[in-house]
Amino acid sequence: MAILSLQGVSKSFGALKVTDEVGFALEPGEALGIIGPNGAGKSTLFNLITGNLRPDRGQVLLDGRDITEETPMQRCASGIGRSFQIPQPFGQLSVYENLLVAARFGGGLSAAEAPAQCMDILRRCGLARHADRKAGSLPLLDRKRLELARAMATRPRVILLDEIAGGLTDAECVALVATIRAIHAEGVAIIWIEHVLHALTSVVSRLMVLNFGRMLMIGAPEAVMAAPEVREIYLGIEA
Ligand SMILES: Nc1ncnc2c1ncn2[C@@H]1O[C@H](COP(=O)(O)OP(=O)(O)OP(=O)(O)O)[C@@H](O)[C@H]1O
Repeated sequence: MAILSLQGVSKSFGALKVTDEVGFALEPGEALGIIGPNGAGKSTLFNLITGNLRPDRGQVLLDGRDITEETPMQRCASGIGRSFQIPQPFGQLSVYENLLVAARFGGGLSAAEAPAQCMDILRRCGLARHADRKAGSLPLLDRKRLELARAMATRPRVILLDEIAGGLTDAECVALVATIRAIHAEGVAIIWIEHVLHALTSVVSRLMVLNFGRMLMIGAPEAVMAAPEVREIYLGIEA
């Protein structure tokens, strides 16, 4: 059974249809990439999955269970974690404290369980040496790592990554991709919106293209990137 599926999900802001009959199923442990031009509705789709937005029509299912009416907190507790396009740590708290908040309130861990879990995630995300540093003072790569670590601390079975590689140097991108691959190897399913295509295609096994809120295509990354309509619309190359 699919871990997460969307069925005919639509959302408009006034007259602007931002999500138009989107439907797909994510298998347990799968990594799916989402690409599309600016304004195609990618982040909106994430907000519909996490419950930050409610669809006008359609359903969101987790393990076959309809969660369309559930709050973001309920969905987080059920195993949907996310990172934000613009990192949103508690800047005045330390890196460790940021994880603790996510583990206690998002992951439902007890005060006794949370510290060891948080230290483990900090190590896996390459942040252990920054544990006591104020989150607001981290350089960009480490802020991205913290965004990933905070999502991991909520103990997700599906993690949504929103343009997490944006703004990184090539070397930083390689380091972040290694961390994402390690998380995926643990069995966490991933949906990743990303403009940095080489990073995305080094992790995902399926790619979805969104354009004007519609799912233009979904399939193997090589086939999708080679499709004339994708090259024309996404890359601006005439077919
Ligand atoms: N809360 C909102 N109210 C009104 N319009 C919105 C709202 N959120 C998004 N939009 C509009 O919906 C469209 C899709 O936005 P969205 O952020 O989902 O696109 P995106 O594909 O993630 O873009 P980008 O690649 O630039 O991040 C845009 O035209 C945006 O201005």
